[in-house]
Amino acid sequence: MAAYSLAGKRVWVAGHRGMVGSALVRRLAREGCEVLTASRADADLKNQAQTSAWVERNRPDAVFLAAAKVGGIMANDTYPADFLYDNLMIEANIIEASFRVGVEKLLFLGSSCIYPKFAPQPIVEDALLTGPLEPTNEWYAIAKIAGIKLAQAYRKQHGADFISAMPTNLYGPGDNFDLNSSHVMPALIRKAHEAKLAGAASITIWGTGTPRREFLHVDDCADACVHLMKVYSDTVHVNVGSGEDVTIRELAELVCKVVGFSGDIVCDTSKPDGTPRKLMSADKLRGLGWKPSIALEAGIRDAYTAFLNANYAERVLGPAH
Ligand SMILES: NC(=O)c1ccc[n+]([C@@H]2O[C@H](COP(=O)([O-])OP(=O)(O)OC[C@H]3O[C@@H](n4cnc5c(N)ncnc54)[C@H](OP(=O)(O)O)[C@@H]3O)[C@@H](O)[C@H]2O)c1
Ligand SMILES: C[C@@H]1O[C@H](OP(=O)(O)OP(=O)(O)OC[C@H]2O[C@@H](n3cnc4c(=O)[nH]c(N)nc43)[C@H](O)[C@@H]2O)[C@@H](O)[C@H](O)[C@@H]1O
Repeated sequence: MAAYSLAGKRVWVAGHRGMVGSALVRRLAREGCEVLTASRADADLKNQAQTSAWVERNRPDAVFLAAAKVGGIMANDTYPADFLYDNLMIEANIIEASFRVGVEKLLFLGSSCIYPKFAPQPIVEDALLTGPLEPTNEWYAIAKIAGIKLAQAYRKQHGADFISAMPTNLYGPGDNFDLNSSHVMPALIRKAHEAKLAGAASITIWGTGTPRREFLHVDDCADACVHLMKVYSDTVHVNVGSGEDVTIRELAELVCKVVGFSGDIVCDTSKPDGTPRKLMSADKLRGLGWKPSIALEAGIRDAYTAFLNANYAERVLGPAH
């Protein structure tokens, strides 16, 4: 099949204010397309009537579905109803509305938590639905699996060119640094930074520090999604990762090195570890001609700079800047 060109197209980035959505907007500046965005005031994407009215009015040619209810292990475990309901509604509304107006191509973003908790590593795409999920995020995972199945069903029944990408744990500019709801990377950057400023003796990390996680800079993720939009047109979802993982303790050590904090790292084992390991196979995406370009330490350096700039903007310009 011929590659899909975004040039001259009307491209909707759903969730454009988020970490992934804003990286997609930055990346799409190089594609010669018109980027469409909907603010929350334009459409609450959980609301079917508002979503379909906005899509009818704006008629995108292509859609990146990066709007979602997103959070780290604790947020997922604490708000299962929100993570299941919001994500089911958002993805169903956008996929149905996109089909109705004849969107040429849609990319749905899922997550590596769709795979069974004890899937053989590295996890290949075919491992989907072969075993029980990790309990801390099964609600979110079920919603994301439903999103993959929606894209597949619209392709099977209607011939819609809807594809799915499953990114690993992402980090970078635009991340959520709230310690209760964030993922591990922004939490560690903030903890190490604040401990450095306070002259603290240690930082505390959640769990045992032994789980392994794979990390990808969000600009690499956006680049991979644009690549897939252009070259991929098939039923099976595609893993988007770096192909390498580290333990949480190793990650904490690396973050402390980048931030310049030299105290101890203490484990709070009353907090959950989550899945022991979720390294995804990168073979399919490599076979499609894409590989990451931002190494972990350089990526953390970039994320720390973005954190410092965001903090500065917040302090100087106020929260509404
Ligand atoms: N972050 C990760 O580590 C990671 C890893 C793997 C996959 N992903 C996937 O990447 C996608 C984007 O994640 P992210 O990290 O960029 O999340 P994020 O920063 O929280 O961004 C989510 C975006 O969705 C929008 N949104 C949520 N509910 C909405 C609603 N009801 N109506 C309108 N907009 C709504 C948010 O709008 P507001 O800005 O107005 O709140 C925000 O712009 C998700 O599908 C996620 O599963 C993320
Ligand atoms: C990509 C996302 O991954 C999420 O799983 P998951 O990697 O465990 O989510 P994270 O919240 O990034 O946590 C990863 C690991 O880091 C540990 N960790 C250590 N210190 C901290 C901390 O201060 N904050 C946080 N948040 N974690 C910390 C945490 O216990 C877990 O073992 C899923 O819940 C989502 O559904 C999604 O799939």
